[in-house]
Amino acid sequence: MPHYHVVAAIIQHRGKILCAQKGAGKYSYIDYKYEFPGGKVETGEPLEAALRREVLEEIHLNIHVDELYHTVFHKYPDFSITMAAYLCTTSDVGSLLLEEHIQCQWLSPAELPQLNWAAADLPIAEKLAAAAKNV
Ligand SMILES: Nc1nc2c([nH]c(=O)n2[C@H]2C[C@H](O)[C@@H](COP(=O)(O)OP(=O)(O)OP(=O)(O)O)O2)c(=O)[nH]1
Repeated sequence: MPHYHVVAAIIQHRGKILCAQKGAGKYSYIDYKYEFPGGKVETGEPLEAALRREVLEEIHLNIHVDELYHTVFHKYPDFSITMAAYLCTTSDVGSLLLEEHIQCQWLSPAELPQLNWAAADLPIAEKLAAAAKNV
């Protein structure tokens, strides 16, 4: 079973987080699920550079990668991933353009668990919501 290293961007702007919905693809169990923008790391590529590259390619947004928030290992039926999710910021949300996702939403951390997340993302969405309750 293939294993992929994936990076994901938790993009924060004015107290909200960008949540992006996937379209239909190869695997029904992640089709139409919400995820954080990002993607597979190329061989030898630094993780933060991979993340900036993927986010620019996918949604045309320049981000600043702040810090690693959470790393998850998840086994889907056909492949597994190790996904590193980073807290990120941006200043130019006005230029956002979706190349691969069918829609996106800016939600407060407390609202995140309401979405239908890819299974690997659920612990991250729940951690962000729990942290928001404690501030
Ligand atoms: N970018 C991103 N991918 C995620 C998240 N959660 C999650 O399970 N994944 C999965 C979906 C993909 O199988 C993989 C990311 O790789 P990718 O974005 O390059 O995947 P893809 O299928 O669109 O690309 P490809 O294989 O067609 O080249 O990780 C997430 O929050 N962000």
